[in-house]
Amino acid sequence: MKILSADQTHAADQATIKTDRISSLDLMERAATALADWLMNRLSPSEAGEAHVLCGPGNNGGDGLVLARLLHLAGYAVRVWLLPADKRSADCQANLDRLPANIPQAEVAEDALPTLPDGTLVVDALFGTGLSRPLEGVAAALVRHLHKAKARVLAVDIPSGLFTDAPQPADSVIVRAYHTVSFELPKLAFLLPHNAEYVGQWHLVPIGLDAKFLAKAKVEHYFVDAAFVAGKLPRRAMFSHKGMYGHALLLAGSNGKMGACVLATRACLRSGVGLLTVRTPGIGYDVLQTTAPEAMALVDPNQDHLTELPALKSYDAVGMGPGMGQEDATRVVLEQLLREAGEQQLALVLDADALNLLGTHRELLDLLPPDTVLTPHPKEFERLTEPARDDYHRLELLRNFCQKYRCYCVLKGAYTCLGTPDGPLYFNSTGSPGMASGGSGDALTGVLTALRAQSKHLSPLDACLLSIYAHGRAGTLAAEALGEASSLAHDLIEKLGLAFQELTAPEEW
Ligand SMILES: NC(=O)C1=CN([C@@H]2O[C@H](COP(=O)(O)OP(=O)(O)OC[C@H]3O[C@@H](n4cnc5c(N)ncnc54)[C@H](OP(=O)(O)O)[C@@H]3O)[C@@H](O)[C@H]2O)[C@@H](O)CC1
Ligand SMILES: Nc1ncnc2c1ncn2[C@@H]1O[C@H](COP(=O)(O)OP(=O)(O)O)[C@@H](O)[C@H]1O
Ligand SMILES: [K+]
Repeated sequence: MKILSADQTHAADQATIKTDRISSLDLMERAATALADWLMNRLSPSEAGEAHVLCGPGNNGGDGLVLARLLHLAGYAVRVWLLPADKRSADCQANLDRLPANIPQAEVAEDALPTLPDGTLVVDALFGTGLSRPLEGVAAALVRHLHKAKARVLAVDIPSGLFTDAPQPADSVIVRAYHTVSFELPKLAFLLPHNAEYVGQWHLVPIGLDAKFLAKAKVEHYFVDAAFVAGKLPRRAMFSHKGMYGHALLLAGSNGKMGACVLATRACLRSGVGLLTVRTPGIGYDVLQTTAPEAMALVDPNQDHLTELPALKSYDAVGMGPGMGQEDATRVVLEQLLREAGEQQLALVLDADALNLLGTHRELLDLLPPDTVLTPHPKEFERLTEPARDDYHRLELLRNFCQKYRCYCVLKGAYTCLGTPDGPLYFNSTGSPGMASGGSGDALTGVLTALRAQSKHLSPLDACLLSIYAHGRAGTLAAEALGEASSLAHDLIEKLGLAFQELTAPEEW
């Protein structure tokens, strides 16, 4: 799904109002009804206790006022706190006028802040996408007061004080929500590591935004959810043979790090590649033949690390890096690979030590063949570029890097972000904290190499999107089966099959 900017969100609201021939007040009622349904499905009136709804002067406050009315009508105890305002938006004022008289309401002031016993349900409807500057004055005092309380905070649309899609001063006062319920589409701010403490768990409720407007909207950011990738993986034909699914080469492993090589190998095999050859140092031969008999082992003359690039003509894609080490001889192999892959238009996937070598020998970046896939975690990315000032700066560095080198760059983490040569950024929706343990990234290299080898069936962009989505989904399935702390990269690999099944095109007839 698309991620709209704050301005586009407003335009989507306007388009919906026009297409559905409703008033903005009706749309507010629709949005707040969806929010109320979400809340009522989660908490009964007795579980909720008295809900304190904090309302600002704009339409976010208007949503809060509608919610207060709907909760009250459904038998929930509600109390409204208003931010003092010279002027409210028309729809906010209309809903203030409609607020049932028996809902207690009061204006907050710095010396008149709500009393919030532990566990109080607080609805934050102070500011939404119309926030134009950091909070100050009474609003900031109220939010600081909220920080001290042990309240259950639900943010409407976005935690108040958080900018939708732009960096903000480090000392900004921002609501720390447990849940954020947003309308229809996610906001860029939700996907950035530093905002996790404000956004908490976020949820989307549908409000029937104009589908034609959304289809036409030009965006820079996408959220890769199930619907985005569903059916993108082609089915195999009945008379398939291994030659139709690509021959991949993995260059991986060194003395003491053969595990990374084995994990990448097994993940590659589980991701539909027709044939796989693995180049490892001599030390890796036995372990590879034992743990991955489906792969062919092609050993380097050196026992401990890679020193020679094999002939590349039989391969469709090459993955390099997991557990490889950064010996000088290995750096020469990388350089030779970049040159030859460029000439032969081979698909490349570079990870781990291949990235670290690029970071210490940046002149090699100019040799990257177009459409190369790099898979850095933030530290590796920093080595390739520069330290980022903040999450938004990191996205800017990612976009510039991919456009400069015409490459795909998978910036790994929760909500892994794929940068593309044409500019748009794609945030992955799958994955689990259970994947935060050694080896998960090696598995991703295997998956990507397998899908890039199947270039007869998949574009580079689709290969990347399917790989990161399936890899994250497999991680989630493994964590569901074994628990987040105990699931290993090895378990993720065993779940890749189920993840790919979910992505396979339906049978046609
Ligand atoms: N039909 C629709 O549009 C729908 C919209 N929906 C809802 O609307 C929300 C967006 O509403 P909104 O645009 O009215 O903005 P909102 O965030 O409530 O506040 C803006 C007001 O606050 C003020 N202000 C800003 N920053 C400030 C600060 N730091 N400190 C103090 N004041 C500050 C600002 O003043 P100004 O910047 O002009 O000085 C203005 O008066 C959206 O998040 C969703 O919840 C849903 O109902 C679906 C239908
Ligand atoms: N909290 C998380 N949520 C989702 N995915 C995660 C999380 N932590 C790690 N991952 C995923 O696990 C992988 C870890 O890769 P990396 O840091 O290279 O580790 P490794 O040392 O296993 O190679 C990445 O694909 C990353 O997106
Ligand atoms: K809010």
